[in-house]
Amino acid sequence: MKKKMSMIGTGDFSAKLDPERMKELKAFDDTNAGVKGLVDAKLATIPKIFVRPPEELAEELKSGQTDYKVPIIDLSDIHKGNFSKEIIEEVRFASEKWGFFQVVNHGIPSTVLDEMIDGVRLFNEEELQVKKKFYSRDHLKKVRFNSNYDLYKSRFANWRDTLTISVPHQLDPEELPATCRKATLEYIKHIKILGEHLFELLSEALGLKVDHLRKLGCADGSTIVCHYYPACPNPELTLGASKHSDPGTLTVLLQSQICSLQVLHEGEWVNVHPIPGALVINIGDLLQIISNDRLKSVEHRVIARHEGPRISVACFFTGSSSMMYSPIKELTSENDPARYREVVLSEYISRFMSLSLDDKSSLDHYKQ
Ligand SMILES: O=C(O)CCC(=O)C(=O)O
Ligand SMILES: [Fe+2]
Repeated sequence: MKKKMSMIGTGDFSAKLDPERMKELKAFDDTNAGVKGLVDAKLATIPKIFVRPPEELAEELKSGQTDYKVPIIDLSDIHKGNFSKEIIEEVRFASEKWGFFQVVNHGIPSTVLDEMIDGVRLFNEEELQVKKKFYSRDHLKKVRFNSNYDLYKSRFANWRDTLTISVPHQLDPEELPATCRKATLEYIKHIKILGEHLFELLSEALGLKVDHLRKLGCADGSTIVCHYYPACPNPELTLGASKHSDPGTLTVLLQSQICSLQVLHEGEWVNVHPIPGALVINIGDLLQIISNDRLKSVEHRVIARHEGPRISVACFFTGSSSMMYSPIKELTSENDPARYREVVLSEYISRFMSLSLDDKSSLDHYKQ
C-alpha cells in the first residue's frame, strides 16, 4: 500500500517546472475564486490542471463496490466518566484494523453540526469580494481561504476549496468570516471536549492509563479545515482529494450528506457513508508513530461528483507544538522495540507543509 503511494507520489515536482502548467495554475490562483469560481463561470469541461491520467483513474473508479462497512460506534455513555469494556474494545478494533470509524450519540447536538455545515456553505457562497479578503497561501495566517494548499506542488489539482483555521483557541473571533463565525466558535467548543474523550478512550484501548495521551498533549493543538467540493462537470476525470493519510494524531470529520469519502481497507476503497448526526474519526500518522504501529493511519480520498456542493469540516488534532514525540515506552518491548525515531513536532509540521497531499509519507521518513 505504502509502496504504491510512493510510486504515485513521486516527490518529483515536475509540475513546478512545466511553464505551461505553471501559467494555468497561476491564472486559476489569481482569480481568488477557487473551484467554485469555475463552476459559477459555467465551465462545461474542467481545466487541464485538474485532469488525471486515465490509467490512474481506471484504478480509482473500481471503488465503493465492496461488502466492507466502516465500523460505527455508539458513544452514548462516554460522558459518564468510565467507559464500558465493550466501547473500549470497539475503539481498539476499529483503530487497529481500520484506522477509521464513525461515532454516533457523541454528545454534540445536531443543531451545532448543521449550523457548522451551513456556515461553511454561506462563506463559500458569499460574494467574491468578501471571500477574496481571506484568500491567502500564507501558512502563518490563522484564518486563510484558498483552493488546494499544495496547488504549486501537486501533480493534479483537487476539485475543492478550503477555509483553514489554525490554533483556534488563540483566535480573536473577529478574525473569522462573519458568515460562519458563530457556528465555528460553537463547533470548536464541542469538538475540543469530544477530542479529549476520544483520547481517553484511545489511551484505554492501548492498555494505558486513561489520561496518558492527553498528558502527551495529543488534544492540545488543532487546526480546523473546512472543505467545499462544488458539483463537478467531469467527475470521472478528477478527484475531490487525492489519496493521503492525515499527519496529526487524530482527525474528527463532519461531512454533509453526499457520499464521496472513501477509505482504503484490505486493498479496497470503502465508502464512508454519511449518517445524519455522526462524525468520522480517523487515526493520523503521528498517533501511529507514538503507538508504535498499534493504531493505523490509513489512506483515504474524496471522489468528485456531479452532485454538489459537498461540505466537510475536519478537525486535525496535531499534538502540542512544544513536544517531542516518540513511541510510548509501555508499547515497546525487547521483542518489539521503538519503530520510529523522535519527532520534533514543529519540524514534522514544516515538512508536511512543504510537500503535496499525495506525497506524505511521514511514517517512512521517521522509521528507524
Ligand atoms: O472531505 C473529506 O471527507 C475528507 C477530507 C480529508 O481527508 C482531509 O481534510 O484530510
Ligand atoms: Fe484526510
